[in-house]
Amino acid sequence: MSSFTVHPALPYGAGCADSSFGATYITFVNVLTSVINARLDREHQRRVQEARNGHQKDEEVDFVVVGGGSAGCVLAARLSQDPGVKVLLLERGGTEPVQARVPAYLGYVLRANVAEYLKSRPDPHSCNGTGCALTVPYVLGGGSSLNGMMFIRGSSVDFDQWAEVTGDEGWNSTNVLALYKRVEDNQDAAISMDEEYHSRAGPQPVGWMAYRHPSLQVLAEAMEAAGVPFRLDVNGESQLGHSFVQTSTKGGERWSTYRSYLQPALGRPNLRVETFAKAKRVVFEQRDKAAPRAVGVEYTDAAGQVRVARAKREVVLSAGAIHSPQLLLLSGIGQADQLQELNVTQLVELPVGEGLQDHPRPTGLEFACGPPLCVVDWVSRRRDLAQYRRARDGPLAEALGLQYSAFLRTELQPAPPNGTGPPAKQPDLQLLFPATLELDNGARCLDSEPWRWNRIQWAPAVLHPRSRGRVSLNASDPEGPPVVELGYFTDQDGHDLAVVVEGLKMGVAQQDRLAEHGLKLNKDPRLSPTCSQLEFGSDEHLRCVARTTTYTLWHWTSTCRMGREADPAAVVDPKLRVKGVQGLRVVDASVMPYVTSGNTNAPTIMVAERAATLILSDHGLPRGD
Ligand SMILES: Cc1cc2nc3c(=O)[nH]c(=O)nc-3n(C[C@H](O)[C@H](O)[C@H](O)COP(=O)(O)OP(=O)(O)OC[C@H]3O[C@@H](n4cnc5c(N)ncnc54)[C@H](O)[C@@H]3O)c2cc1C
Repeated sequence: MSSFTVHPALPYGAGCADSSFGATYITFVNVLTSVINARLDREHQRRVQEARNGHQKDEEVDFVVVGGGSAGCVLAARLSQDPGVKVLLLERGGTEPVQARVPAYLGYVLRANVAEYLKSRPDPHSCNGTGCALTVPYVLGGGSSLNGMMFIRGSSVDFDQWAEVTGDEGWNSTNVLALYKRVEDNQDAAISMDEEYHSRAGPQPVGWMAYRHPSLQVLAEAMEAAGVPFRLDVNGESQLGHSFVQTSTKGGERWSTYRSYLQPALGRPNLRVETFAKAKRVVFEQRDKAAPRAVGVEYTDAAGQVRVARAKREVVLSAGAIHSPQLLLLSGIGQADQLQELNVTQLVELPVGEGLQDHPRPTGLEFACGPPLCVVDWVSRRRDLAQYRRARDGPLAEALGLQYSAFLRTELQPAPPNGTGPPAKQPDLQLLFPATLELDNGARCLDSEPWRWNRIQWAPAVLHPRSRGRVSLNASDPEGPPVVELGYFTDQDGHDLAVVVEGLKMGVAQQDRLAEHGLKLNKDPRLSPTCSQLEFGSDEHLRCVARTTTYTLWHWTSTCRMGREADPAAVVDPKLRVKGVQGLRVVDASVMPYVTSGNTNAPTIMVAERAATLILSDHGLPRGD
């Protein structure tokens, strides 16, 4: 029994153990997750001992960073570059397990105690009316240790919009490009030579996955035949087209921000990282009539003791777009009605938690593939393991098919005024092709299969949703998982659903071409049972598929939006300082005013890079790189 448990053991789908392949498969996954959990347990026990024996009095540092995820690892590393600056990073989970480095273990690692599973509030517009399952990172490295590794910067138009809404040219596409170049160590010789867009100078490796499943090539050829142009580099001048995208990998392994930024800094005497440390609230002091000042963080250590870490300079919340707003609310920053209901004394009135954006996508349209294109037996799997051990390539060096994608601009995206100016280049639709595995007896063991698969979903995601959701405190357990309302497909004019249906239609239209090359449209009614009475492929059927098989792309953002001082929707100013208080910033995906045109890990790292510069310069400290 695990002494550190984020979630109960996750069940397998019915019928999974009923075939010899399924039984071996389950054993493999169980052994892998047990090994990870045992390691996390040992780390937890060590922390408990340290907490009991170790620091007798509460600690004082220059900066306390809460949450060691994609953003938090960047910040802790950058802020501690000057040996004179003391930094404490608090992370509620344990350290990224080494198994997370193997791209194809992604779906199995997620079953270990590195993520918590929340369910969004049920809503008739999406997720079959029952709420969507959210995999929320709970580990040092955060999303960057568990994600699909696609490294997508977003469109230059996104950042020009950020600059416009914040009034801060530091967020415009030109300045953001410089930040991205500071982040990146591009592994491709040709791409890294394009110095206008790329660099080799940063800590974050960005490269091709070391293996491409042949079914992805079939998709690429179909896309080409349909007239969608191929794009070599989605992180250059434009994203539009279909592409094999670069990923946060090097040498066949994942490179999270834990590995690329934090690990090299761990030996610094001025940086302390405390895992299994869960922040409860920000501590404020108020003198005279001045705005309240954040002076520390109250947290529970591994031994369950409540401690206060004091910050001489600043507290930075990097707990992600679900938990940073929760911490602000627990600290009295939020809307009066919600705080009053929970007896939290209000310090500042701000729309904390409002405006959540994500990229919804359905799972209900898929293509089946069999041998020779897709082979899933154990003989091949054993060979894969040997190949990966030997050379860090082969099928274990990719994950879920998520290295192939298309960025498109539908008719639903308004054209630029009078057709003037440069060609519009902001996509509004992303096609992804997550892989799954169905056993001979029809059983599906996991939601997704990142290693060897025989099903590929055609998953269109709406990139610029007009619907917004929110995060709020759970009245019965305010410090427990917050309430997440995704708001998918709730926009008045039905725009978001229409974009997804456009994307699904493209998949249906491709069925003959794909079938010729071994990918057969799967019309099994069990994929979207609620829609089985409707004519397959009709608009009504596809709308039903979108609403009933909705899934998250894990890109929750914008719950502590940045904006101008006078913007009533803004929680932080363009320098990411929480409005109305002193000494407190939010630095993670929650500050994005709008979600970007693509996957959100790279933009979150970029935000953290700029934040580090802003913080250091506000305190007159050198940047040091
Ligand atoms: C399964 C999955 C797949 C994804 N795939 C991709 C992809 O392929 N490409 C891509 O670009 N993006 C992807 N994303 C999204 C991307 O990873 C996130 O946008 C990014 O990680 C967000 O970073 P963050 O710093 O805002 O939050 P996180 O990385 O989630 O970090 C938040 C951290 O804070 C910690 N924390 C929370 N509350 C507390 C507390 N009270 N006290 C202490 N610590 C706390 C958490 O444990 C976590 O480590 C994926 C995400 C997931 C979950």
